[in-house]
Amino acid sequence: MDYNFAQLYEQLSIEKSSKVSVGLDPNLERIPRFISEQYETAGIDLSADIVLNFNKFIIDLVADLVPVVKPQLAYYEKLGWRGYRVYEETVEYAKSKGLLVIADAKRGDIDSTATAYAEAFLSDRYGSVSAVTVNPYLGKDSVIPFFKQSRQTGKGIFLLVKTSNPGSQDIQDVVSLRGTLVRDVVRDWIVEETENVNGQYSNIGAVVGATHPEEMSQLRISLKKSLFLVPGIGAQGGDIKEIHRVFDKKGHGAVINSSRGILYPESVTINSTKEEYAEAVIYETIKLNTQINEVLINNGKH
Ligand SMILES: O=C(O)c1cc(=O)[nH]c(=O)n1[C@@H]1O[C@H](COP(=O)(O)O)[C@@H](O)[C@H]1O
Repeated sequence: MDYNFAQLYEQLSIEKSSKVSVGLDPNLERIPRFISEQYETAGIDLSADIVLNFNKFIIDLVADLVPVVKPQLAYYEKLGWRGYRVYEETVEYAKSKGLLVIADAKRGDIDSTATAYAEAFLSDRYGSVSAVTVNPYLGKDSVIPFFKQSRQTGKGIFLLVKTSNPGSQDIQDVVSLRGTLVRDVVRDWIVEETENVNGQYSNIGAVVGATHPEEMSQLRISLKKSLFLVPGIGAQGGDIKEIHRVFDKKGHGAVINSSRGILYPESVTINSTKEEYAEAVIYETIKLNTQINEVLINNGKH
């Protein structure tokens, strides 16, 4: 097996000096006019074409600046089959530009269906990705097919452990019958699956929200072999100064996602010109790269 998601991520993040994932969450209402106005043909639904054009515009701008993009499936599914086509074309376009792709699908189901999900995302077919997010809260049997597919293909999975949303406490922080928190049950499945993996990082990662500093530190200590996918900075209120907590002593081991903060910079509007918009996207991306690198240096993790 040649493919190894975790190794590829570490390699690209070093080459590009970036730990950032750009979230491709295209919202038609916020896509700038210089893109959407090209598609104003009466009577035909061209929403999906607008999204594809916007995604390609963003990918071209960030491809040399970050190692990975993360399309969130909901934004494509809401456009129907055309949206799914555009999702796959976006994935292939990103791959052709040398980017890794994490499909944010948050899948999970009974074992037979979970197997189908795992194959759907982590095969070698057109539109397949480097890694997928998995919702483990249906139970361990719903996660095992993803573990198996990851072992076979070298592709990655990110299990939701402690999510960024305020309601994450409603289930994840409840004490289970074992006496540990429910999220720590998931943590332990990951430890069990990864403890004997050679090398620093395995392909089984964890989603840990940037809005929970304490948990970021706790989980970093117990999940030594897992890359963390960390959403929640910016719009959701996660503090960039705390981000060092998800990295190991050498400043490795985490992917910091920003979606709205990069796609829709505050300094521009939907009426801005292409040049203004491009400059703002590049500025936000470089700013985030720099902020993360500085926080790591300030905390002696580099
Ligand atoms: O799995 C995710 O990526 C995810 C997990 C989580 O706990 N919180 C979370 O916000 N996300 C996703 O990360 C992205 C965050 O977007 P921004 O808040 O705009 O940066 C969205 O696509 C969310 O669906």
